[in-house]
Amino acid sequence: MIALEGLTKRYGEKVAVNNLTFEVRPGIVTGFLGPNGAGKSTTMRMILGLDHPTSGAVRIEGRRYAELRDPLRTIGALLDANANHGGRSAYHHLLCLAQSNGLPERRVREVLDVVGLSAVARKKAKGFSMGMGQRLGIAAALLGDPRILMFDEPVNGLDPEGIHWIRTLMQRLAAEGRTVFVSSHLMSEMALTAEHLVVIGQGRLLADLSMADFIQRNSRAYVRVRTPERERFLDVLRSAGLTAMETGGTLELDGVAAEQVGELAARHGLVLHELSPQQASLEEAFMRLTAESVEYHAHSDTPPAGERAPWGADWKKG
Ligand SMILES: Nc1ncnc2c1ncn2[C@@H]1O[C@H](COP(=O)(O)OP(=O)(O)OP(=O)(O)O)[C@@H](O)[C@H]1O
Repeated sequence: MIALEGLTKRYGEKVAVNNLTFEVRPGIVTGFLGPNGAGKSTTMRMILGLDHPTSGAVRIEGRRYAELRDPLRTIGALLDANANHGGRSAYHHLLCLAQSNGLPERRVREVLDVVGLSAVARKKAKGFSMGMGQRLGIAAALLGDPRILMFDEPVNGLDPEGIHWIRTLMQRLAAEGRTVFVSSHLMSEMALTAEHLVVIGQGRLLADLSMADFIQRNSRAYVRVRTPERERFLDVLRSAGLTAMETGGTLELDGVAAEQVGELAARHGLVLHELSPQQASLEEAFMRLTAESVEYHAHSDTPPAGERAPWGADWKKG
C-alpha cells in the first residue's frame, strides 16, 4: 500500500504537485494518468524519496521511504525507462545492484529469466534496443521480489509485442497480491491494463475511481444533431419530452435513437444538417477531463473539473 497525504511539490513559482491525497492498494494494477507535465514523475520520485515534498507526506506500508528497513524488498521501481545502463553487461549491472543490497546472485538469474533477457545477459547493456533496456529496468525493479512495484511510462516507445508483455507482467504481479502503480498519458492503454485509475492534471487530483466506473460513466451513447432551425427543433424536442445539450453549434441528445429523432424532425418538417449516433471513447473522456483542469487554471473563476457536470462531483470515488 502506498498512501499520499496532501503531497505538494513546488519548484519556485511552479506547483508541480498540488495537495495530492490518495491510496494505491495491493492486488490490483492502479493506472496513474495525466497529460505531459501533469506531475506524475515528480509524484513518483517523491514516493521513492528521490525528491522532498514541499509539504505533505508519502507512506509506503506505513513508513517513509527513508525509514524502510529493506527498501528493495519493499518497493521496486522503473522510473527512467531510457536510462543508460552503461558499459556493463545486463548480468553485471543486476549483480552489482543485488550485491549492494544483500540479495543473492540467484535472484539475478531469476529476474533475467522473467524479463526474457537470459540469452543476452552477458552482452553490454548500452547496445540494447529500447525494449531490451526497458526489460532490464524492469528486471532491476523486480530484483528484491518487492511487494510494491512502480513503473513510470513503461510502454513508451515499445512495439506491440513489448506492450503486450508489460501489460501481462503487471497484471500477473498484481494477481500475486502486489501493489502495482503505473503511469501513462494514454487512456486507451490503461483501459486494457488497470483496474483502478488515479488521474491528475496540473498537479491536482482529478479522479480516483475504478476502471469499471470510468467505463460505465463514459461509454455514453448519444445522438448528434445540427440544424439551421435550432429554436424550433428545441421546441419540438420539449413537446416530445426530450432535452438536448448544446456543444459548440451542435446538439447532443441522450436516451433516444437517431431514428426517433429523424422521424420527429420529419413530422414537423424540420431541416437537419446532421443526425448521427455517437459513442464517446475513453480517450476522449480522458482528454476532456484533463483539458478541463487546464481550463480551470487558465480561468480562476471556473470551478474545478471534478465539480462540473457531466463529469460530476462523484468522480473522486474509490
Ligand atoms: N526539477 C524541476 N525543476 C523545475 N520544474 C520541474 C522540475 N521537475 C519537474 N518540473 C515541472 O513540474 C511539472 C511536472 O513535471 P513531471 O515531469 O512530474 O510531469 P509528468 O506528468 O511526469 O509529465 P510527462 O508525462 O511529460 O513525463 C512540469 O511542469 C515540469 O516542467
